[in-house]
Amino acid sequence: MSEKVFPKDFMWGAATASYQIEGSPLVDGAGSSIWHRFSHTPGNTYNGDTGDVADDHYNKYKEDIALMKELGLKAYRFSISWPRIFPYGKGKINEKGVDFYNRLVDELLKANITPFVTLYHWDLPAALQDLGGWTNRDIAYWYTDYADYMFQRFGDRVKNWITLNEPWVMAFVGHFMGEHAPGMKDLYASFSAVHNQLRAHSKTVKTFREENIKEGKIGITLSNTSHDPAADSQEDIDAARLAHEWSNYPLFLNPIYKGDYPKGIKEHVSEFLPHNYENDLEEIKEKIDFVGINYYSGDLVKTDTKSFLGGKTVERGLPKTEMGWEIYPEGFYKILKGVQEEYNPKEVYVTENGAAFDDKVVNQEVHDEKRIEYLKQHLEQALRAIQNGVTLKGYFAWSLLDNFEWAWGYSKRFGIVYVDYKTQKRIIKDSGKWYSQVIKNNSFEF
Ligand SMILES: N=[N+]=NCCCCNC(=O)[C@@H]1[C@H]2[C@H](O)[C@@H](O)[C@H](O)[C@@H](CO)[C@@H]12
Repeated sequence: MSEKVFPKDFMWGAATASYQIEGSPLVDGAGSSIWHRFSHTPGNTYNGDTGDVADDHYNKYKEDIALMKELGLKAYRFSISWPRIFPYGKGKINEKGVDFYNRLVDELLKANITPFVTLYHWDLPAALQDLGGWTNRDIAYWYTDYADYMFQRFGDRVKNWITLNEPWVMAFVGHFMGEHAPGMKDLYASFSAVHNQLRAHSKTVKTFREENIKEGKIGITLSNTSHDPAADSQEDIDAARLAHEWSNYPLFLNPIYKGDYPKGIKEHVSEFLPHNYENDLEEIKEKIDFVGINYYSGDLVKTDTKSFLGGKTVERGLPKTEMGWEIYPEGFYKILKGVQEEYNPKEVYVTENGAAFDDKVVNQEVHDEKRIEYLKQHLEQALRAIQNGVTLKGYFAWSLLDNFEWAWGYSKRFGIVYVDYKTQKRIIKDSGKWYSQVIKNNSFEF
């Protein structure tokens, strides 16, 4: 393989999520979600932005799939909104919600674009939150029933399934930091959410196997930040390692592949794990077909006895994106190489990688050179990882479209396609044109 060309059949895609792009959150019988409630609660999002309209993808999905085809995408990662299917999370089924995703999947297949479906990308049915949400052990059954119904309705056409998107962010940004839905600040709730997401994930994998979906594959998508020690001291090295075990793939892959939480978690924060959590570990240890890795940035960790887990991040003067996140491509390689070395997954997909920059429209064009540079630097590291034994099979740029960036609302743009929220007009950015050439050449050098 030439040093700049990706393997044949490498799966080039782009990713989105239901609440971030669809709009119409309560249309056609859909139930409310915790993000509908959270964004409608004053003070929770920038400018009071909500997902009420977003990119109006619920109505413009055909136009957006035509854009994907124009870009030459081989695959498209999107999420299904649980409350569109089960308005109350369980029980009554909303056929109009199922119908939307039927039309979406059929249109993708018509365009010869492979669907990768995320079953849960944070928009929990609000009715289930009223029953405790991810802190209620029964959610493992509610979620598995929802997932199983999706396998039955879409398994004939959808072969690639992701159970959960970034369970760490759901658990800690949503239940400890309070910056995401459901807006809690309770560390015990956070670890309960970790544990119940793992239980839900593994029960669903077992059910997926029983459904025997022809050529079906199932995995999980995990958030990652590359944590480097601030100094070559044992205390900084230990603090960076603990941050890695807590906030990156080990927190979930250790239970899934090795049947227990990471050593550092058990040593330092086991008090926050649910009572008798050990009783569930055998069931959680369930083989998956691929690991989804999301990567955006890195940080420097310095020992600090006053901080949670004994470490705090410190500056190192790297350039940053509009999110204030370091641009650190080397960290992408470290995360990819690390997951292969620590768990040796059969397959790895980069399910999200991308950057927010201050995009401006000039004469109906968006010259986002910084995003092209970011993507190129990270693709170089992805290819380096493949050349060093990582079983990387595909890459999904985050995101196809500018969209609702959670608590940041519409103030941060990650898309390779620009969205004018006043007119809902789409403009392919220079990065989208560049990415289209990457796909055509199967290389970032052309
Ligand atoms: N380890 N660690 N973790 C903390 C780092 C979390 C960084 N934010 C993400 O990963 C979210 C992910 C999300 O899927 C998508 O829905 C968001 O739009 C993007 C952009 O924000 C990214």
